[in-house]
Amino acid sequence: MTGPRPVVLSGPSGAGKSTLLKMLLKDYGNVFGFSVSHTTRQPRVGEVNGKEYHFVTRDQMQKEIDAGEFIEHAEFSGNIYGTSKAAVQAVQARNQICVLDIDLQGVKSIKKTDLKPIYISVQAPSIEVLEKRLRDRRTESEESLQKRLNTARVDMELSNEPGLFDLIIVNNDLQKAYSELKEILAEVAPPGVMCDDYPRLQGRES
Ligand SMILES: Nc1ncnc2c1ncn2[C@@H]1O[C@H](COP(=O)(O)OP(=O)(O)OP(=O)(O)O)[C@@H](O)[C@H]1O
Ligand SMILES: Nc1nc2c(ncn2[C@@H]2O[C@H](COP(=O)(O)O)[C@@H](O)[C@H]2O)c(=O)[nH]1
Repeated sequence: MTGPRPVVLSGPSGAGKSTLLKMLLKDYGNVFGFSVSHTTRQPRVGEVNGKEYHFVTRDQMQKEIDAGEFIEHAEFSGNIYGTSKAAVQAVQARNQICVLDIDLQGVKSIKKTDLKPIYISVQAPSIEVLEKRLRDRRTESEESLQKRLNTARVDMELSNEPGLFDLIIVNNDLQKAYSELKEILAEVAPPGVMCDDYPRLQGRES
């Protein structure tokens, strides 16, 4: 892989990865680009095919996996999720820094590739807070919520493994978490870009 180092955001479902990513793309959307994953899960209200995910059937996804079109894929909460080679190449073709939002299995798979990203884990302050966030988000059935919480308990334990992540952000105060994210991203972004004035100068601040 050529170009600047990609960025991997991981962490339990409900910890706040998408929220932080949305803030980043709103402020620095011409610097960073989101790697649009494939998933077999159903779209949530407001999700658009090709934007949040490429929503596909299990058959379609399995065929593409078998054809070697994915860098990594994983089964999460009863669905397949995966990063296609094309998704990463599309971002790199725009000369943007590629950001992947993937689970812990994906992190372990990416570690075996030549992508060499920065690995960031986003964690909630506690499992209780995580559960409240997931319930308040109102996207999960009780069954899916329990699966996600069980996976989250494992994720919270394993993410502390030395060397697995370059940074663990505990997302309690959202603005503080965002500042920590911007601070580490200054290491991969072009010099000066991650300054607080950049979004205003680009007319990207609301
Ligand atoms: N610091 C925070 N304080 C309070 N609520 C938060 C905070 N960060 C995110 N949230 C809320 O928590 C919920 C979960 O956040 P989000 O959807 O970003 O999580 P996620 O890690 O992307 O989850 P998933 O892996 O399922 O996509 C959202 O409703 C979001 O608005
Ligand atoms: N290994 C991968 N994990 C992925 C990918 N895209 C998303 N995810 C992870 O799935 C869960 C659930 O996401 P949700 O949108 O259903 O809430 C979350 O932890 C994501 O990080 C992927 O391409 N590969």
